[in-house]
Amino acid sequence: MINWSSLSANEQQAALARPANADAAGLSATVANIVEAVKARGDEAILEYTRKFDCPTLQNLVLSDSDWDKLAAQVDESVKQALIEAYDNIKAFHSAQMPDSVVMDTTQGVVCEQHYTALESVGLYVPGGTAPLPSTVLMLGIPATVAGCPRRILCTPPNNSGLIAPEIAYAAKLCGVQKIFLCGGAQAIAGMAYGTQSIPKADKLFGPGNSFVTEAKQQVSQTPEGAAIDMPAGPSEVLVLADENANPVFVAADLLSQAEHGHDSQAVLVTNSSALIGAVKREVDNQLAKLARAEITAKAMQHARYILTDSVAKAIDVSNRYAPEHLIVQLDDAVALLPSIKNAGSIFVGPWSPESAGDYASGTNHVLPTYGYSKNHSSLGLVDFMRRYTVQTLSQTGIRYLGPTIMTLAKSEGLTAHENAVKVRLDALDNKDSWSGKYD
Ligand SMILES: NC(=O)c1ccc[n+]([C@@H]2O[C@H](COP(=O)([O-])OP(=O)(O)OC[C@H]3O[C@@H](n4cnc5c(N)ncnc54)[C@H](O)[C@@H]3O)[C@@H](O)[C@H]2O)c1
Ligand SMILES: N[C@H](CO)Cc1c[nH]c[nH+]1
Ligand SMILES: [Zn+2]
Repeated sequence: MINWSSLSANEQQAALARPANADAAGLSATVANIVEAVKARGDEAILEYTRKFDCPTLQNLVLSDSDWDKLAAQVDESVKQALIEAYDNIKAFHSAQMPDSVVMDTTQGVVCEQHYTALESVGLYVPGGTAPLPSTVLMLGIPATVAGCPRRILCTPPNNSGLIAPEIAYAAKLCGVQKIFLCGGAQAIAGMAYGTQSIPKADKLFGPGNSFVTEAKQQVSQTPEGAAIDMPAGPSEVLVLADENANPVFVAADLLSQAEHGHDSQAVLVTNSSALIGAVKREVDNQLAKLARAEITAKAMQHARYILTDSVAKAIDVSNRYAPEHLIVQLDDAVALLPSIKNAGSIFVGPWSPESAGDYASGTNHVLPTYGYSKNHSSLGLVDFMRRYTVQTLSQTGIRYLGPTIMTLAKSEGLTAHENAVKVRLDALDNKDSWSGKYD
């Protein structure tokens, strides 16, 4: 248990550090080598890395249509129905996010417009290293299709037999993915960012992944020939804000649900009740032993944090500093306290809202910023699959009216060519015989 008020400023910072950031320099160099190899040798390098990390016998990076069909047909009927129900909720919530255009006269004769258009080509990454995540296919494929992106490809690591989980194949069909490539990690990200012999280059990359994937996304987004990315969505994190009335069984279950993702996932409890911390720790031990992924989960729980604060207000303060990917609020007056929560990727309010709901089926997107990036990045949404652009149209009245202002500002910046681009038009309007074009 960490007693927050007894820590120095440095100790407080250390208490909120992410486990995944421990060897940043080593990670960055490993990923840079992979990215360079893929840039230089394309498919050949991707195949080499895929054989090394995922499937030693893989021959072809493309999932054939016949294998895709066969896999999709293997999915259990009950799982199909659950995927369809999740699909409906996610589609409804993302369709409701369709942004409106703005069209207005800013001043006499000047019309300004803002519109949205779908990105041409998107690359979706679905993790598959330790657990295949068909739910992530829905979270990426649905907004890409609702936004109207014409080209939608997906990369996911193959299993040992060179195939993918049937549920991923089924979910990808459900949401209109056009091609699946059997590769993962930094090599898949580099393949989609730069394009290879078989993988078409994407304009923007989406999706979560482990620290190799997240680092690769950062690296490829820093060069103009690479691709834009959605956000740093790395190892999962959850922070639970709770008071003495929270149910320790629920709190422990929520902490474990994210620790289960990987050894570098992080679970944090912040509370003003030391009794709750004791009860939650006992529950964690009880529940952990029964989990299918007890070993991975136990590793992640080694860097779990149980933080005791003097008050609920201080607990919220700690949460805002940590800026979690997921925030579960199990406080008595959860709804009233929401406005004081500043930084969180997605918020789960009250005792009946486990994070698992957002992970799978409530309708919100589970691709969320980690590492504290929820301070300045948003949860994935429909507009991330779109581009915003503006249009302006000045009539003769508009240029006559606004022209002098533009000229004054251009002159004040010493940019006389800008000034002149207005002046020639005002001169033309005063001198209609010098130009044969349209004056009205
Ligand atoms: N933030 C979010 O929105 C969100 C959502 C879902 C999942 N996640 C996270 O996604 C992650 C999924 O991780 P995963 O590992 O299961 O799958 P993954 O698909 O992200 O990573 C698997 C790949 O990692 C690469 N790799 C593994 N070891 C390597 C090494 N030593 N050197 C270079 N590359 C290596 C391999 O290429 C492999 O294909 C978890 O950390 C989970 O918490 C985050
Ligand atoms: N919690 C993950 C996001 O950090 C998403 C997920 C997928 N499947 C289960 N959970
Ligand atoms: Zn999860």
